[in-house]
Amino acid sequence: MLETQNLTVRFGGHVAVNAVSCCFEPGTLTAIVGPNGAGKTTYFNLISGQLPATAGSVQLNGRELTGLPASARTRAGLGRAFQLTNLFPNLSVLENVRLAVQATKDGAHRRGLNLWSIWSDHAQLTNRALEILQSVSMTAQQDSPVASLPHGDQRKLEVALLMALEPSVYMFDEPTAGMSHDEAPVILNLIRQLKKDKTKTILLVEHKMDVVRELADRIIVLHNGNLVADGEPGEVIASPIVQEAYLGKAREAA
Ligand SMILES: Nc1ncnc2c1ncn2[C@@H]1O[C@H](COP(=O)(O)OP(=O)(O)OP(=O)(O)O)[C@@H](O)[C@H]1O
Repeated sequence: MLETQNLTVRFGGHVAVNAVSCCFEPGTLTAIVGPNGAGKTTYFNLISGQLPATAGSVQLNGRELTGLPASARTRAGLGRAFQLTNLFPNLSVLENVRLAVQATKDGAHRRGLNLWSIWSDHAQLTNRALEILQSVSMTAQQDSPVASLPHGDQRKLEVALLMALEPSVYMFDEPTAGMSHDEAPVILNLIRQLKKDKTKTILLVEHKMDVVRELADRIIVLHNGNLVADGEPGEVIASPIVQEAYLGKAREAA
């Protein structure tokens, strides 16, 4: 379970995330919604370690992550999508995934250096990489250099690399932002598939309410850095605070 307790960050006098306490269970996709500037991305940055907290804590399965850098949080099981900048453009799709699998297994599966173990490790890494490519429907592109892939497939490959790290928590911040009409459903489909694994915790920051309605098991609402609503999607969307946060904004714009 991922838990934040009184998680807070101040920028000068401005409290961007204000004492947010929340638990996220495996097998649940929680959508984080709220108006622009509500603190959603900042809350993500505090959880993933991109930003140090002014106060409060982040724990994963009882392990204290507060104060750890982002890389250590990734190793602990927090997987933030599209933060990985380690696609190797001149290597093939398969080689990219195999390297990510290897990075994860290194240390854990080292059995000493002999030719047999190098060969069998290589075969195992390849099999695992192929399994991941199959689950993201990219087997046909396994030999293509990454640089030759269309943008949507590169984003899909980034999710595959994230899967190779076997995180217990997946964090998506507006995963379809900047994607074309054709590309967006592909990524949403991958998230739908990840949801089937009930051992995974998924957090999704998303503005598009149709996507939230379809994917979320639970919604939390941030407003001016405060957690103002938390519950089952239908209930939260109908709540006066959400209606005000969204519709109030629409009224202001009008
Ligand atoms: N590094 C920073 N320094 C100063 N202020 C910041 C910093 N990062 C975020 N903020 C402020 O914190 C507030 C929350 O921003 P944040 O980007 O988390 O909102 P958001 O809910 O993700 O918005 P959007 O939906 O527009 O992406 C905003 O007022 C923003 O200007």
